[in-house]
Amino acid sequence: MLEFVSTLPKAELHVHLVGSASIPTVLELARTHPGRGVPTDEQALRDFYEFTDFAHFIEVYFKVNSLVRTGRDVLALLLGLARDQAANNVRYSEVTVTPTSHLRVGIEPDELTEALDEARRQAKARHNVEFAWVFDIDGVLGRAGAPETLDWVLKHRPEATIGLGLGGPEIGVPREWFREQFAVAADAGLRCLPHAGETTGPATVWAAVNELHAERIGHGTSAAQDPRLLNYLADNNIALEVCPTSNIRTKAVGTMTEHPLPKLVAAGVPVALGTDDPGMFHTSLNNEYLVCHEEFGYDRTQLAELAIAGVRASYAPDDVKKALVAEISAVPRG
Ligand SMILES: O=c1[nH]cnc2c1ncn2[C@@H]1O[C@H](CO)[C@@H](O)[C@H]1O
Repeated sequence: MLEFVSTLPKAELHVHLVGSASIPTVLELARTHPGRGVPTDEQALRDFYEFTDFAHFIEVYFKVNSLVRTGRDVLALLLGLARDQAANNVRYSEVTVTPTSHLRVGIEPDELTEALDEARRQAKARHNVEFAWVFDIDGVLGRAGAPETLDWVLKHRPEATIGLGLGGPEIGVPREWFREQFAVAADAGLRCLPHAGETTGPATVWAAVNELHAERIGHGTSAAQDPRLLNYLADNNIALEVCPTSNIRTKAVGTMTEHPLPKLVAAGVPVALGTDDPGMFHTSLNNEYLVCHEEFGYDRTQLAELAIAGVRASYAPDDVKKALVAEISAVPRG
């Protein structure tokens, strides 16, 4: 099955830049910048990545982010991601980058743009991975980070900028706080791609849809609790970016047996499988497909359908989508 899964070309739509960094990459950064609270020893780093809950995960994420100090660090992370994605036969990837996290560490606004542009060129040339960008407002900053994020995105707008996201905690950070930024972004031709319903109930997904006009949703797993919402997402072709291993590791979902992915798919909701933070959750996109086979009993046809759904839910150029769907459909399922 791993061989079959590896053969499927894929799009990945939910992966955060800092959380994608592999263990060796983070160890190297931690040794270069000691004293920032990130272990420099492999076993200690693995232990550091055992999360007690979602809030703990966000604290750890913040510390690892503090190691990313220059445009060169951003470039190195992205090339590491491209290499890892190529190893999973990921051809197209919408990477979530949090501008405020990098700017506040002291990376210059232009330096960030240049690093992203360069990474995009090199990822394509060296690994045949096509990067596009989602820039997320960081919920940790409350309302304060939103204008700064939008301002950077609109002024710099690197090539292949797809949309505006909203990440971090949901509790105490209502989606409707960001109505204005998402409206301005939509006017500027950006897609609305917030997280919702990862750590809170279906009401947050409704808020993302009704207040922000979300076109695709990060996680959205709690939608499974609301049949009317499931119908709404299916009828309006609003995809959910679902990351099963992440949900277990942050304890957003108790066990894989309880994971709502099969229910979402069965309700006709478009589901795009993602890794979220593969370096921190010890996963890969191939592994997420294997989870669907091993835990949810998906067969080859269902896995290929998931890969196609991921491509369809993307904002890749039409010719790229068409070629990927054709290639996935041609993989023998015997
Ligand atoms: O699963 C996730 N849910 C929400 N935010 C996440 C997740 N993984 C990484 N981040 C990142 O955490 C940052 C700090 O708040 C956010 O900006 C977001 O990009």
